[in-house]
Amino acid sequence: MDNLTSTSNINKLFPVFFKLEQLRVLLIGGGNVALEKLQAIINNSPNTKVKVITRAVNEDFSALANANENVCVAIGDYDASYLNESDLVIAAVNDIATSEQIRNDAKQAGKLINVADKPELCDFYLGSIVTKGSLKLAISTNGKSPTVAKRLKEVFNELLPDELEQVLDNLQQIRNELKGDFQHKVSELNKITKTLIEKPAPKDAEDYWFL
Ligand SMILES: C[C@@]1(CC(=O)O)C2=NC(=C\c3[nH]c(c(CCC(=O)O)c3CC(=O)O)Cc3[nH]c(c(CC(=O)O)c3CCC(=O)O)/C=C3\N/C(=C\2)[C@@H](CCC(=O)O)[C@]3(C)CC(=O)O)/[C@H]1CCC(=O)O
Ligand SMILES: NC(=O)c1ccc[n+]([C@@H]2O[C@H](COP(=O)([O-])OP(=O)(O)OC[C@H]3O[C@@H](n4cnc5c(N)ncnc54)[C@H](O)[C@@H]3O)[C@@H](O)[C@H]2O)c1
Repeated sequence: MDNLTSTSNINKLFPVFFKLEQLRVLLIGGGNVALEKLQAIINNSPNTKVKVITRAVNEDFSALANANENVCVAIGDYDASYLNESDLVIAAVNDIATSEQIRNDAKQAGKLINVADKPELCDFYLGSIVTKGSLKLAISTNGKSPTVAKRLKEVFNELLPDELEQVLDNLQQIRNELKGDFQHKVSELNKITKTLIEKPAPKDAEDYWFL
């Protein structure tokens, strides 16, 4: 198979949107990387129960954790017993042996794990997230360039208009009010939104969002 037909560049990650507030997260570490992960959790799903086990916390981590009543910090050494009361695990410690130990323990306990910045130890990656009200886009580069994912987030943040929420509200109302069988609803909703894909590629946001 030559390079053009090879599937090696296909992103095989399976995207899901967790109801994280219904799950319990164990976060190991209290440094800069752990801070980024905690920020991502709180920005997206602020009522998530997060248990942190770490030898030490830095100042910013401490401030964010203290400001959130759902975040509970234990100072000390990680051990496998912390996994018992968690559904998802995120490890952000500064040595590979501990990271590998946490990964092995998590697998033994049947938990899904992200080891920050260590793709080979991860069951899932965190994505770069664009949020406009109810709309959320998650971006992955297949682990190739988190920086590009971050830049694309900035592009979409600019491109998507704030009025999008109004569009979604309108569509939700129409959806709730539509009578008839399933097929009828699907065809009505497709009709109403058809111009979204008929327009030429947008030059700026106003070209696209017309509803
Ligand atoms: C999207 C985002 C979400 C988040 O973390 O919340 C995220 N990384 C972000 C930023 C970022 N991370 C790094 C830099 C420095 C510049 C650079 O290296 O590029 C920057 C940029 C910056 O901070 O400006 C360092 C880094 N990251 C990984 C490695 C290891 C490796 O690649 O082997 C190294 C090198 C470590 C070293 O050199 O030691 C690995 C991963 N990082 C991922 C996610 C997963 C793949 C996502 C995908 O499929 O694209 C994956 C595989 C696993 C994971 O960690 O989940 C978040 C953007 C947040 C936003 O939107 O602002
Ligand atoms: N900081 C960055 O910008 C950056 C960038 C790329 C990669 N990384 C990598 O990401 C990892 C974490 O980086 P960081 O900057 O957050 O490191 P850090 O040293 O600031 O934080 C590591 C945290 O892990 C805790 N820890 C270590 N061993 C522990 C144990 N056995 N039990 C409980 N807690 C323990 C420490 O107390 C500390 O809070 C490292 O592997 C680092 O090389 C960091």
